[in-house]
Amino acid sequence: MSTPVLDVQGLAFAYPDGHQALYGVNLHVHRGERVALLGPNGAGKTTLVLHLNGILDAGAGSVAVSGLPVTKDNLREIRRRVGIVFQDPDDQLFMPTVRDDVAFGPANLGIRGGELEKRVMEALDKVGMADYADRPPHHLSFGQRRRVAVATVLVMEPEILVLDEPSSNLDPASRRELAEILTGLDVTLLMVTHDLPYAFELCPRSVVLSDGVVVADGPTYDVLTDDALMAAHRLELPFGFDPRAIGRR
Ligand SMILES: Nc1ncnc2c1ncn2[C@@H]1O[C@H](COP(=O)(O)OP(=O)(O)OP(=O)(O)O)[C@@H](O)[C@H]1O
Repeated sequence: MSTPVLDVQGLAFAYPDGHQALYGVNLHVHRGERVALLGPNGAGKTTLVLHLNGILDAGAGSVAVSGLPVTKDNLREIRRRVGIVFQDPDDQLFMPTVRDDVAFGPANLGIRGGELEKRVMEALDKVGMADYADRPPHHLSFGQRRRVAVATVLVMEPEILVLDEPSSNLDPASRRELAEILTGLDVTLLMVTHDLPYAFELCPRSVVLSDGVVVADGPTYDVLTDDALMAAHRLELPFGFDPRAIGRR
């Protein structure tokens, strides 16, 4: 099989206070896959994500992105390859205009002039925000800011797009629009979420992390309909949502 875009092998990590957050996690994601990372509060999902672009250093094991190991020496390239969209868009938007925010990353890579403008507008177009390029980000709605945050990452042409709770705080229409945008992108996607219907809609595959261990990895339908697994790891389907009634996607 081809080299995985994301190759996590035996990853273990303890925080400085001694709390062991990950125990020998293995996760392989191939090009074009859309994978949901599920699990109860405190399972280690954020800790895992923070290893993907080297914000945290593996205690044991390894992480590689398209064959390039995540090490201090190549963080710049790793951070281009792994685009993380954090839960709060305001952590990622700090420039006077939307255009400046989206241009920030590629400008730092030395891209200038027409090429920079082209990339910025293409990224904004992908998230349906091209008409807002000259607006200050703080004048946009939360849902629009989240889409711009996605554009700030897409503009770097990442190998993998990692989203932390992409549907949180979105109204139903914004939630649906973002789902349409994300499923339309030609990118490998890893999505951390507690929103199980969203995982079902967007991600054919789900990985369940619980107490720092991968306890399930398979088709999202199989995960969400495994009642014993779901109960054991505090995963609950919202009232009225029944994957069995919808069927395999
Ligand atoms: N800076 C820290 N120092 C010590 N322990 C931490 C730190 N950050 C997280 N932890 C602990 O590590 C474990 C995993 O936390 P993590 O935030 O990765 O979980 P999570 O699955 O992302 O949870 P949530 O769904 O609530 O976001 C938890 O027990 C948490 O209390």
